[in-house]
Amino acid sequence: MKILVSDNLSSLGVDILKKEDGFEVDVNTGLSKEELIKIIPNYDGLVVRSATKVTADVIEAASNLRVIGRAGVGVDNIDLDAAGKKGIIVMNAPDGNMITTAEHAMALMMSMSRNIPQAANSLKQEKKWSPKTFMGVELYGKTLGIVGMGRIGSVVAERAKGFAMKVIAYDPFVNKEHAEKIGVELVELKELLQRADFLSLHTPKIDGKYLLGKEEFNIVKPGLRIINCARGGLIDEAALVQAIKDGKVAQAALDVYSQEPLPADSPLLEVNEIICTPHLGASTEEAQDKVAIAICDQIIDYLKYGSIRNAVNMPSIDEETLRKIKPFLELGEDLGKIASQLAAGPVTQVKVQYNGEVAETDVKPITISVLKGLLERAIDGINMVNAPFLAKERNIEVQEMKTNEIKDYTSTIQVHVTTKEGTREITGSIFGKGDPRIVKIDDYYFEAVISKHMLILSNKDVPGVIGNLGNALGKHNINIAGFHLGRIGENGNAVSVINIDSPPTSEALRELRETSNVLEVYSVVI
Ligand SMILES: NC(=O)C1=CN([C@@H]2O[C@H](COP(=O)(O)OP(=O)(O)OC[C@H]3O[C@@H](n4cnc5c(N)ncnc54)[C@H](O)[C@@H]3O)[C@@H](O)[C@H]2O)C=CC1
Ligand SMILES: O=C(O)C(=O)COP(=O)(O)O
Repeated sequence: MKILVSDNLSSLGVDILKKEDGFEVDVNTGLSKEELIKIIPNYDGLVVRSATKVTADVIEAASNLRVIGRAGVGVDNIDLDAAGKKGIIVMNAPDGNMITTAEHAMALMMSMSRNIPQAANSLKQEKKWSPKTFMGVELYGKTLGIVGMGRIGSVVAERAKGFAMKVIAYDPFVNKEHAEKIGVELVELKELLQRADFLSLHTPKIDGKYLLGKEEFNIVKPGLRIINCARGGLIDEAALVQAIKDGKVAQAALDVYSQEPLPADSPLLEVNEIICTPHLGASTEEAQDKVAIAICDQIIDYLKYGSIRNAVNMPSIDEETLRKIKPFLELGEDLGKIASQLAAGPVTQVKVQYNGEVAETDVKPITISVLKGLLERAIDGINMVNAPFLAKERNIEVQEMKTNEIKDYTSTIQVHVTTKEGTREITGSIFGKGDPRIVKIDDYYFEAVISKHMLILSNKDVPGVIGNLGNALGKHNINIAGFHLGRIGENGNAVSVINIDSPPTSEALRELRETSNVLEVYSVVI
């Protein structure tokens, strides 16, 4: 396995990769896009921070890449869609720099409120002693508005309470209980803007939308002080400069910019009331060691053992869960494969229903394996990462349902596949420790072994059909390994699943289809 580390990564992480059997590591930072495109086909894994831009053209060139590891939180420098479609998993290390970044937000808040960078500059660079110029404000008793109460926002809230600040927060995805537990009042954004003395942003980048723009600056409490340690692009920078000029906003402290690195021409750098750091939020020794160790361990676990932690473009599966659901992942994929060969025409909808014990596990990866099996014959290079993207691209509606009903089996997975010709239903179960079986096709019940080659056929349930089928298969030298018959009452139709040792030739299939009273014959390959 070859891994490229293209941003500055703690040596502790690089050493983990170097020591791993079968892994080779190249550390090559500061590459231009062209240089990266040229060398990326050589690698199975890529480790980045925020400097490397993993754009669609880089991903297009990455013919062998299986995983992109982000040593940190934000993945806005990685084209997730392009990676997903190509089957490349993207994972981050979200816990390692949480404290450090929250501390940077607090450092910015205090530096801003006491004018520390400006005062230090005046004394050291200009050799001036002018304490009156740098009158500050206290944090004590002030209201801090936090936008985004996730990992970092929550730590900032706790730290701010240590300064006896009143903390309010806006986060439409956080429940009241979580906020109450850490003593934070949840409010709407408008109210937060009207009440906050300090405002700190802690959301991911939101495409095509400013959280703070002209409209918001028009309604803020006069004298607001803003901290942004999250992402450039959350604030309309021109509107911020104007709001400071107009006296609506008193000060801002920024770590991130819409243009990085070095927003050299940005008016932000010219405004005395704005203090700036060069994307330093995660830059402590402790945080860098933690994120590097975490991401390198995650990459090894994925490439060596298939376990997935902190994936941002597919559900995570840790080793323990993987061990538990492995038979169902395989069954799901087999059912998808069978359904794709029974259903005629392009699939428009897939419903996967989980019944019994399996419904108590995380079923998302199993649904993905059904999609993988279903689309495998149509799409080259499909895998667990790109299957949902490719299904979406083909406008296939995917539904997942769970019931805890246990009927004849402790667990079943029912796959309903709809095309314009109608809906087919295949149900499977696991016997013993990991023996996959088909237990139902449409309305017919069996306990059919799933094998590499199968014939699934329906016939009129009259005497002699099975004998004739056996003769036809024998004539074409096809050995029957198993025969499972399902029927509804007498004198109706029957459906059979026949396990065969070799694939049928087209001639054999034609003869089977022409056998009297045979209605449909499908050759199914797993
Ligand atoms: N400056 C730096 O060096 C660093 C920056 N960051 C950035 O900090 C940000 C937050 O990181 P974490 O706390 O780890 O993420 P998180 O995912 O734990 O929390 C983000 C929170 O934002 C909320 N949110 C999403 N959209 C929202 C919206 N429109 N309005 C209000 N809330 C919204 C989510 O519900 C979530 O609770 C990320 O953008 C990350 O990239 C993280 C580490 C270092
Ligand atoms: O983790 C994040 O989201 C960060 O923004 C940290 O960025 P960095 O790794 O320091 O380039």
